[in-house]
Amino acid sequence: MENFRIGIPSKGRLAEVATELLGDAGLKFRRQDRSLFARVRDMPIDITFLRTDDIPVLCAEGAIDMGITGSDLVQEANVDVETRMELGVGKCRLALCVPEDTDWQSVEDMKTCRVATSFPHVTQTYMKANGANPHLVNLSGSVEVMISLGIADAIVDLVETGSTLAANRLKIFAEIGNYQTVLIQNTQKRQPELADRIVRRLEGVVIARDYSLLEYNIPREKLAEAEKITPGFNSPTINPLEDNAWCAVRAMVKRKEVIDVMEQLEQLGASAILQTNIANCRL
Ligand SMILES: Nc1ncnc2c1ncn2[C@@H]1O[C@H](COP(=O)(O)OP(=O)(O)OP(=O)(O)O)[C@@H](O)[C@H]1O
Ligand SMILES: O=P(O)(O)OC[C@H]1O[C@H](OP(=O)(O)OP(=O)(O)O)[C@H](O)[C@@H]1O
Ligand SMILES: [Mg+2]
Repeated sequence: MENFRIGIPSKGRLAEVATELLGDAGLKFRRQDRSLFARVRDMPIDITFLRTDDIPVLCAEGAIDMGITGSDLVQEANVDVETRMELGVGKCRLALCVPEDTDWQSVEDMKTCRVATSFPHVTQTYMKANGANPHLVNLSGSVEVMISLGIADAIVDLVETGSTLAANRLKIFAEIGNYQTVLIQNTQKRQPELADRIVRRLEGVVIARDYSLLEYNIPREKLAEAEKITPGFNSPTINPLEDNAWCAVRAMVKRKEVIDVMEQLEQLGASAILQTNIANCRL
């Protein structure tokens, strides 16, 4: 049987992201120089290094069984693939942006304007749905400078921190969507058991990255209240302590909420509150 094929970005910001995710999930491989293939150690899987924006169409056509790319690129490619999971990284928005001092009040006002973008399909669909039919200028990058170059009145591009917009004296006029890095699969679903195994492995890593393990001691009379603060992923683990009036609690907490939760527990009377990061998990 032919090896299962996973396509990942060969360069750019998602290249390292994808390699690290797969590595943490136990899919280890070494890319030699600029080679386009690598074999995964001890598994019947080949990694193919591709352009990030080609991955959706190559997955739809069956050149690869699975791929890691941006969900913005999946939507733009407008092809039939299954999104198996969100990978929790590469989060960004796609936005219609205009000069800071614009006179426009609504998207409808932009009927006859020129919009520069590397997302023509998504832009066209969005503008049409909002009653505008602008002239599109299709580019593959550096879209933000096109207004000052005089070839566009507005742009549609990715925004993360907003610093590129600010540097070009632009502002968000309307948000089109929220995106992140995703794992996609060809709809034929070759070797479904292996595919599901890869998904489970990646889930273990993605959930582990999102959560911390919090352990603390709490007076029994406060346990019910503490459990409300840390309900855990399914439910917290409670253990007795030598002092019967106290018990020990272990629960998973969203990493970004940990500091806040620790403060709430301390106020409630908890002690020995410890945060541990999780490397991997199966829940
Ligand atoms: N500023 C950003 N913050 C977070 N994610 C982003 C950002 N820009 C792009 N992405 C995500 O990364 C994907 C790949 O981006 P892009 O095609 O621009 O490649 P790149 O890594 O920037 O390399 P290149 O130098 O070729 O532009 C995008 O489709 C999007 O999903
Ligand atoms: O809101 P920000 O944090 O400024 O991020 C947004 C910028 O990031 C991406 O560009 P990238 O860095 O990939 O450069 P590129 O134009 O070469 O793709 C995107 O195309 C925006 O220009
Ligand atoms: Mg880029």
